[in-house]
Amino acid sequence: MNFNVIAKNVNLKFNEFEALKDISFNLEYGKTYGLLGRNGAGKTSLLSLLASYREVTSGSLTVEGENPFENRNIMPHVGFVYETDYSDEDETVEKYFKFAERYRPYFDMSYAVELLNRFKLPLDKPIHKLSSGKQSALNAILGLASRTPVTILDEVYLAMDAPTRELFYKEVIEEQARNPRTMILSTHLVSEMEYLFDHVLLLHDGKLLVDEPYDEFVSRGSSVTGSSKTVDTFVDGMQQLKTQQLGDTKSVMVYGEMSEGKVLEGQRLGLEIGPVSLQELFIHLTEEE
Ligand SMILES: Nc1ncnc2c1ncn2[C@@H]1O[C@H](COP(=O)(O)OP(=O)(O)OP(=O)(O)O)[C@@H](O)[C@H]1O
Repeated sequence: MNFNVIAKNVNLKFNEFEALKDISFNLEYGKTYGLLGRNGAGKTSLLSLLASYREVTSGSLTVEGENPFENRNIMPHVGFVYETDYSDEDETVEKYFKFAERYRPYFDMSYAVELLNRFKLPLDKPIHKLSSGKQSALNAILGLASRTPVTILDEVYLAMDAPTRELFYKEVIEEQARNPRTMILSTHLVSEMEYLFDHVLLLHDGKLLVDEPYDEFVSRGSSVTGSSKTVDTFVDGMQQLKTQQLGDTKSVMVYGEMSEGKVLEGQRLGLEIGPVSLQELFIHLTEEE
C-alpha cells in the first residue's frame, strides 16, 4: 500500500464560515510536504481532515482510496501530532511511550528510546513536569517513532530551542532516507525548515495558493537589481512582489517563470538577477493589501 492522499474540491465550513475553499491536491508516498500559511489560513483545519478528526463539508478526501473520517481502516496509518497541553499528564515518559507502543501499529520502541536519549528526555519523569521545550521534543519523538505511513506534525517544534530543532530536522532527513513515508510538516519556521521540503503547499485565506515541488516554486521568484529605469523596463508586465530603492539603484522581487533568454537579456543590460528564498515568497505572496 502506498497511502496516497487525494483531495478533490474540498470545502470545510464551521457554520457559515468557510475555513477551506475548493482545495485539491495529491500527496505522494515518501515525500516531505511543507504546509505553510499565515495564522488562520486553515492549516490545522486541513490537517484535522486528514487525521480523521473532521469531515469535509463538500468535495472528497481519500487516503488509500477511503474517506478517512472516523475510519478504523485508515486511522492507524495516519499519525497526527500537535502541540499538546500536558498539564494534567501524570504518567512518566516511559509509561506514555509504552502506551503508544500498544496502540500504534508501526511504533518502534527501540527507535523511540534512542531518540529519547538523543533529545535528553528522562524516562522516569512525569510528563507535566517536563519543560515546554522537552514536551515539544516528546511530541516530535512520538511522531517520528510512530512511523505511520502518513505522519503529520503540526507546529510541534515551536517550543524547542534552536539546537534541539536542528537535531530534529537532521532526524527527519535521516528517517526519510531510512523509512520513507508521507510527512507533512506544518510550520511558521519557514526559513530554517525549507531545506526539508520536497513539495510546498501554501494556504492563504482557506485557499490553496501553491501546490508545487519546492525547487519549481522557489525558482519562480527572482530579484532584479540595477539602475532604476532599466529595472522598471525589464520587470514591466511581471508580477512584482516587493520593491526597494536606494538612490538610483532599484531592486524588485518578481514572481513568475523567467526564461534563460530573459535572464541573459537582463545580464546584458547590466542587471543583477538573483534567487529569492521560500520565506520571502511566502511573506510577499500572502501579504495583505
Ligand atoms: N472549531 C472552529 N469553529 C469555528 N471556526 C474555526 C474552528 N476552528 C478553526 N476555525 C477558524 O478557521 C480558520 C482556520 O483556522 P486554523 O486553525 O485551521 O488556521 P491555522 O492556519 O492552523 O492557523 P495558525 O497558524 O494560527 O495555527 C480560522 O479563521 C479559525 O478561526
